Amino acid sequence: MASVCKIVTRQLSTSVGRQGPVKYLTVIGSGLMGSGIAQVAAATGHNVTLVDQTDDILNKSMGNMKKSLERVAKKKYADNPKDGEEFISGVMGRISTNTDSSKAVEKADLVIEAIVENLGVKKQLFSALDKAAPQHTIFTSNTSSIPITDIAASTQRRDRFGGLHYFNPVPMMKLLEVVRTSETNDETFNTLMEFGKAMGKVTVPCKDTAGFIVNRLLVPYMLEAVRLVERGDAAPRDIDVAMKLGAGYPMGPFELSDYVGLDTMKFILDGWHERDPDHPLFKPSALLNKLVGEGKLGMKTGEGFYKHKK
Ligand SMILES: CCCCCCCC(=O)CC(=O)SCCNC(=O)CCNC(=O)[C@H](O)C(C)(C)COP(=O)(O)OP(=O)(O)OC[C@H]1O[C@@H](n2cnc3c(N)ncnc32)[C@H](O)[C@@H]1OP(=O)(O)O
Ligand SMILES: NC(=O)C1=CN([C@@H]2O[C@H](COP(=O)(O)OP(=O)(O)OC[C@H]3O[C@@H](n4cnc5c(N)ncnc54)[C@H](O)[C@@H]3O)[C@@H](O)[C@H]2O)C=CC1
Repeated sequence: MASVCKIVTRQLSTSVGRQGPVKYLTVIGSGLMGSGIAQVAAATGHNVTLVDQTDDILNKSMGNMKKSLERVAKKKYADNPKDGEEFISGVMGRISTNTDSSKAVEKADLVIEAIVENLGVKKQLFSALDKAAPQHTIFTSNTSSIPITDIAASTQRRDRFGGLHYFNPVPMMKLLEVVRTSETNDETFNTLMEFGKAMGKVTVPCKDTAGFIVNRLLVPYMLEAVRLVERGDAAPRDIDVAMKLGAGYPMGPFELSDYVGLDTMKFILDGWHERDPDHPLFKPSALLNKLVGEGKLGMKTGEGFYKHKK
């Protein structure tokens, strides 16, 4: 696989004023990942501003977070439902919403971007945020597959830019990959590691290489599963059963694809194909293209490789 890590030698000034514990967090994108990140950050005492394109989307996200918190509270406060209700209202009270991303970063110590997996769209967003955010604000992306260096290039704060890669579902998955580029300064990296721990996650440092650690291994595995089906060698359900019972995975690759979102999978595949056009695994997938073209994006639309109850 061609290396996607670009070495950029220019080091920007590190004299940016305050950096320290994160009090005010802005999460941009309130979909599957952004809502999970906002929820867990608020549950661990952070003040969160959650941003998306419309109030309708944000209202839906707030509803999803409440449902998820109810599941958490049911277990955590099994003996005392009243404390559970207070826990939920406390967490929800620490989350505010905004449809104006530039306004939403005016007070932020840290920004976590979790919008669509598209380099151009992410760069456009960060270029605007760079002008609106205070000097000390650290920028991060939750990208699954795009080099952080490429996204950071849209800003003048490449020393205060890193990756925070969470896993789905964020309230349940304990891992956080903390990505440092060749330009991320020590203060920023240390703040991100501390923030991850403050959110209750186990942090692993990663270099800015394709897929970091988990997706460097997981993406080829999931694409190999799609290729097995495309060749007619096995059916999705049989592959899922095989990987759960034969390899001990909690979900098979097609259950996981529906959980992640087939649109996100396609964005990842197309992006890696563009970077490494000769790699056979990253050639466009007719099956994935067909399902995405039909709006079958997985659990979020009620159908992907499988049908789901909405
Ligand atoms: C082209 C390639 C593309 C690659 C894409 C890469 C995308 C990325 O960049 C990186 C990723 O995130 S990859 C995805 C990583 N995630 C996984 O692998 C998840 C695998 N599944 C699991 O771990 C469990 O099935 C799981 C933990 C999800 C659920 O557990 P169970 O299987 O035991 O099932 P349940 O009975 O549903 O759940 C048990 C209890 O867990 C709690 N819970 C589950 N979901 C929750 C949620 N969203 N919020 C809060 N609590 C939740 C809950 O307590 C539940 O009990 P009940 O509430 O009583 O059902
Ligand atoms: N789905 C997954 O399992 C994982 C995804 N990721 C990454 O997280 C990011 C988000 O993925 P998902 O949450 O799954 O996507 P999603 O499609 O569920 O949510 C994306 C949200 O961003 C919003 N959005 C798009 N452009 C925007 C803009 N310019 N300003 C504000 N909001 C905007 C959309 O309205 C949508 O609500 C992607 O970079 C993805 O690769 C990372 C780990 C796991």
